[in-house]
Amino acid sequence: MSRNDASSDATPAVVAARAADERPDTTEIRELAAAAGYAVVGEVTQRRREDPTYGLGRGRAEDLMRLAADTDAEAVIYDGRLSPGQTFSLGDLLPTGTAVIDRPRLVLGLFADAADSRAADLQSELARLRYELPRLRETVARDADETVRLRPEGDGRVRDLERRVESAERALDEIVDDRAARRAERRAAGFDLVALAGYAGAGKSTLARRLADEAGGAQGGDGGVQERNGGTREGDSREPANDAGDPSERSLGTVSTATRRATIGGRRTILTDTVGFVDGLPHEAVGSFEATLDAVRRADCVVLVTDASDDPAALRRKLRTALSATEATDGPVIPALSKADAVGDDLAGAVEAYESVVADLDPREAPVVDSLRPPVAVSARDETGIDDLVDAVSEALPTATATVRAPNGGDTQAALSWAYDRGVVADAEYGSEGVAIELAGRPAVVAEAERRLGGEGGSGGDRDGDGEDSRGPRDRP
Ligand SMILES: Nc1nc2c(ncn2[C@@H]2O[C@H](COP(=O)(O)OP(=O)(O)OP(=O)(O)O)[C@@H](O)[C@H]2O)c(=O)[nH]1
Ligand SMILES: [Mg+2]
Repeated sequence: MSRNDASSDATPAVVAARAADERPDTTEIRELAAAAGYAVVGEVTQRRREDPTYGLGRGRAEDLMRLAADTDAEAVIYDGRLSPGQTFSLGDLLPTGTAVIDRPRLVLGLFADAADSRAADLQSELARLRYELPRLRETVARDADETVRLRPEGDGRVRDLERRVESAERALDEIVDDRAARRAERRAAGFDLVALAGYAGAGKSTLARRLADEAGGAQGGDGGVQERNGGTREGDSREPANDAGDPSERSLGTVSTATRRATIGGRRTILTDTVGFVDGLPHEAVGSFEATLDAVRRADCVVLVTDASDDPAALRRKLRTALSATEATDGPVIPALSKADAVGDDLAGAVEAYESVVADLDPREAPVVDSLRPPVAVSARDETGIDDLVDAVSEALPTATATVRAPNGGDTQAALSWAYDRGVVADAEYGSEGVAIELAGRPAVVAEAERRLGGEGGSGGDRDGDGEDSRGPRDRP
């Protein structure tokens, strides 16, 4: 379809929205449409239950047809999911050539445009292919009806699409495996893994920058701080956070995961900033965005960012989407009620809205509710609540403590500095015979520190001196 509007490149489009029990709010769909290059020239809304034929009731669908004709709209953007049958019926009703774009198609297109890493490319391609498959089947079925010939050429198209789905799935599986290996390496190097998740625009990337050790890359599009040392490797080096201030990108800030280093409660942490959830995406995408979701599921702790400055209805809708899409996590989930500076006096109202959503959710639909800790209000802009959030994350991280003793000399200094880098030393006593430290940190870090500093079981049964040295993993000749 040509974008021949003289005044701009935007394709004229009419928005259609329906909601069962409230007047539809078209703010978000208009933003998404604008981000996708459409100029919204009109809208038709309806408060009604879903119509099986058109999505909208027949009368409103006809209004839509007239409006599309009057405005020369080249597309109708439907704020919701249309079945393949509904898409075709609506297309038949509208002026010839008017594209019918439902919310999933719109969002998937945006993700494809913005994909900036191989994982993001593949994820969005797979989601699109999965979206197209039932629609192609519907087309094939219709063609067969019309021509009355059951020539299998349609099947060829379907099979071709199925093959592309399989090949994208295989490629993504490899990326998922690769990322699992990278997580294992990072953990082995003593890092805690913290993921930020939440609805698009909730403030994840801003908060990630606030928590990160280095404030680098905020404007330059160079968001992802690659690890430079510590034996970890980026399998996918194109992982920048796309958080430039370009308004056309506003609805889709971050489209692939980006990592930054942060020190949380004295511990070395990798923060993963993830793709924001958007309504309309999940169905095909929950499976397709595996590489992204895995970063959340497998994190040691998840910060679930929710924009507290949204009005209660939007807060509820977005939070419900985010909680339903998150799936069960390995680690605890800390809700961060963000943008507290923009809430004004009614922070209690936001907390209440948050709590009522959580109370309403069935853990069988949204198993993540079982992992939720108490919410923390934060403002990345004013830096309020950040310390509370850091404390909450720090408490949620898997922790072991031990008193580790080591003799003076030898490798002790190197082993001590290794332990100081990765854990928290509450107390250290230096004596003529050696040193004793109280170490807290990842269980694996504490165990490794015990090994490096002086024999296994260092906490209780330390036997000074000789026996321990010979048990060190890095024995000298
Ligand atoms: N007032 C206020 N605005 C904020 C705060 N944090 C973020 N914002 C604004 O909220 C918008 C979205 O912030 P991002 O950090 O890009 O949100 P995100 O969750 O990463 O978004 P996606 O990557 O699209 O999922 C930006 O315009 C930010 O400036 C805050 O603490 N206070
Ligand atoms: Mg972001």
